Amino acid sequence: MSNVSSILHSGYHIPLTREWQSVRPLTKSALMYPIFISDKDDAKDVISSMPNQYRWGVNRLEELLDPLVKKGLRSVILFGVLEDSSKKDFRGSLADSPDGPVVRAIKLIRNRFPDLAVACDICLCEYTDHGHCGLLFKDGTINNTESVARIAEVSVNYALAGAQILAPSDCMDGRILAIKEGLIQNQLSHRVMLLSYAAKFASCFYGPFRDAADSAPAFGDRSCYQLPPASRGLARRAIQRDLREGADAIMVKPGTAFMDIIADAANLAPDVPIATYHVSGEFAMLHAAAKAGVFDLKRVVLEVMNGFMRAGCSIILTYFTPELLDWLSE
Ligand SMILES: NCc1[nH]cc(CCC(=O)O)c1CC(=O)O
Ligand SMILES: [Zn+2]
Ligand SMILES: [Zn+2]
Repeated sequence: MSNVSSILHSGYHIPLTREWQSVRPLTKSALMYPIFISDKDDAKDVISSMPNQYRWGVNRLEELLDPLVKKGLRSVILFGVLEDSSKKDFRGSLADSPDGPVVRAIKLIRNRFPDLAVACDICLCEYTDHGHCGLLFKDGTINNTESVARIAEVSVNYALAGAQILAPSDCMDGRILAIKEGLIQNQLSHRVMLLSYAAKFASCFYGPFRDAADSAPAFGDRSCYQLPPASRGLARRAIQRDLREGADAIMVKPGTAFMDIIADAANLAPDVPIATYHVSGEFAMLHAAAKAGVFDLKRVVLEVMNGFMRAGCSIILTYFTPELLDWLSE
């Protein structure tokens, strides 16, 4: 007698039945495009380690965004870059200055692209002269109390400028609560989503980003605040802590090497959206391998993105967003 339960091929013989097998189909609305905003207003500066990515001046943002919005782009996340490093100081004053690149970009995008959601990465490393993500004691260690106060201040100023999603990536303890309280005090809490980089690991995959944003630490590294890559318990605790402090969504970063953590996040936080950041080094690596003939770029990018969706993501931050908008239209 034949064993009918041994037949699996019947369930995925044609493209449509294969599509029905997707746990969570990849859609354009899942994609959030990271953009580097230069302090040089007319810039479109090449980032040598990141193919097709540029540092954009505020005056060039319409040129970048108009075609992408027409293809279905729904959200961006902004990172400020100070090409003039003499503007950096110990407290990252230019992060939220009205003259700084991010505040001006938020206002311009909200004005010109009312249907495009604007998220902001909240961190100080792009604006501090020492390049660390928080403020420091004299001995060079992190002053968590001062850091959190400053990060909450930056957050409120981005929200006042019009940002709809705030994504703190600094990894200080207690910043989600401080930001939430700042938003409540300023009557902003109902209209701003707090997307916590809760499970952010100390990773060498951030290399090209630090080159793009000129944000490498001047001394030491980030291993006393970003999570140790071999740990799982700390990530689980950080996710649960940030949920208690009021996070509306949870991010895992980087993505590819941390799929188990994405699945953990989806289990620990089944009632909030889960995001992952496919970071600069993951992006550069796929480009380099495709260029070397290892695989086809489109097929590998779709495989990785579908892996994130399957693991439990609803949101993917990726530099491949422009290509994916084309591929998802085919
Ligand atoms: N804290 C700043 C920040 N926000 C996002 C990234 C990395 C993004 C990427 O590599 O694409 C980094 C770099 C870092 O933490 O050193
Ligand atoms: Zn930082
Ligand atoms: Zn950051």
